[in-house]
Amino acid sequence: MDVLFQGSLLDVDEKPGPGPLAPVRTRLSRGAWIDVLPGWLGGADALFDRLLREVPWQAERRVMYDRVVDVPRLQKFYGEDEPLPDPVLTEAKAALDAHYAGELGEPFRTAGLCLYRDGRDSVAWHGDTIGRAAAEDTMVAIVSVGSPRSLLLRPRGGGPSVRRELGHGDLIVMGGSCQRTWEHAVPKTARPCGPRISVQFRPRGVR
Ligand SMILES: O=C(O)CCC(=O)C(=O)O
Ligand SMILES: [Fe+2]
Repeated sequence: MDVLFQGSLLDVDEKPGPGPLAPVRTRLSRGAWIDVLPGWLGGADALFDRLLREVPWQAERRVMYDRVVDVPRLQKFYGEDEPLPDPVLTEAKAALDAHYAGELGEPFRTAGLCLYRDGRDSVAWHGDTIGRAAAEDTMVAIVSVGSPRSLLLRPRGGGPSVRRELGHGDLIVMGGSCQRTWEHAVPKTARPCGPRISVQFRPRGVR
């Protein structure tokens, strides 16, 4: 696979795995919010390298109008009963469950992984509304490793967007009504950028 990633030299001295979980919450409109914690995962560059090599990345094609097009990123979905591909992700999920279970009322169950090979890979504006999130409040927790990319959020129906740069072990949690009243996207970028892997933890029945 033709992807290059220049990691941080500081990373080798870091304790691998999640640090203390004290994210900062930003309330958006209509009951949506995001929690953000930069650099939550120590050893993020090493995790990126392992995931790049070990995850069986899949290219998908989708029907769009009357054409079949390549999905502009590689993906791998881990269902409830599938072991996660790396122990650091298992630790991250356990830490997220410990922190959010009270508020969420249930654990995170699945992990969707996306690999953005370069600035041409992207995800278009959408909410994760296949399933319960179309009607209920929920949470989607995203850990990012590799080069930073912008995650944009905007209210459905229009309004100013919110931008967060995510990479290098950063955490963002989209919560409340975020999936149904807001949309999010990782737009293509013309600026040179290396690959990024995003890991999305979701509860049962949310996708
Ligand atoms: O790359 C990301 O962090 C976002 C991915 C995403 O929104 C999705 O897969 O539903
Ligand atoms: Fe999404």
